[in-house]
Amino acid sequence: MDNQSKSTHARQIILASASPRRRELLASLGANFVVEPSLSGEDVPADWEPARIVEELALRKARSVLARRSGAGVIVGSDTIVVLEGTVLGKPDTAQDAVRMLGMLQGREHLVHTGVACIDEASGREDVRHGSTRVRMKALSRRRIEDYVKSGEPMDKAGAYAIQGLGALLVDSIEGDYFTVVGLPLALLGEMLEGFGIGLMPSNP
Ligand SMILES: Cc1cn([C@H]2C[C@H](O)[C@@H](COP(=O)(O)OP(=O)(O)OP(=O)(O)O)O2)c(=O)[nH]c1=O
Repeated sequence: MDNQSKSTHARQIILASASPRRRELLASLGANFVVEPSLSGEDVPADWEPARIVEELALRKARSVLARRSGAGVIVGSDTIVVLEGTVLGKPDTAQDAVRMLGMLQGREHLVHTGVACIDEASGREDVRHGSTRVRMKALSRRRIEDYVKSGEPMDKAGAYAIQGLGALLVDSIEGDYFTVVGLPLALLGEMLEGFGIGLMPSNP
C-alpha cells in the first residue's frame, strides 16, 4: 500500500523502535509516523510474569524517547518475548544460543508475548497493554535447526525465529494474533491509538 500519503490523522505517531518489522507493520496501516529508536535497559526482576515484563519494557522504550523530545504526538514502544513453560527466551546471543533455543522450542507449544505502550507527549498520559499468542513448532532435526540458524534470520528475533520469514517453515500452527508474534499487535495498537484520538481507518465524507 502507498502508506504515508493515505494517512488522515493529524497527530504524529513516534515509533520508539529500531525494529524494521515494527516499522513495516505500522506502515502497512497507512499511519503517519516517524521512527526514533529507544535507548533503554532490558533488565527486569527474574520473578516477574511475562505480561509484566513486556509491558514494562515497552513502557521504558516509549519513556526513553519521551525524555529526548518535546513534541505533541503519541509515542509507541513495544517489546516481544517468547516463553516456554516459564522460561523466557529473548534474542539469541550467538548462533549456538539460537540452536539451543530452537532445540527447546521444536515439537512443542510456547507463548509469544508483546507489550505495547503509548504515551501522549502533551499530557504525559500513558496506556500499556499486551497481547499473547500460542505457537506450536514442528518437530525439527538438529540438522534442520542448524540449517535455519545458518540463514542468519534468527539472530535478532526473540526465541530465535521469525514467523514472517523462513521461520514460517518451522511453525505448525498458531492460536491468536499473528502480528503479536511478529512484534506489534496491530488491532490492539489501533484500539489504543483511538483512545488517544488517533483513528487510522480513513473516514469517508
Ligand atoms: C517470535 C518473533 C520475534 N520477532 C522479533 C520482533 C522483535 O523485533 C524481536 C524481539 O526483540 P525486541 O527487544 O522486542 O525488539 P527489537 O530490539 O527488535 O526492537 P526495538 O526494541 O528497537 O523496538 O523479535 C520477529 O520478528 N518474528 C517472530 O516470529
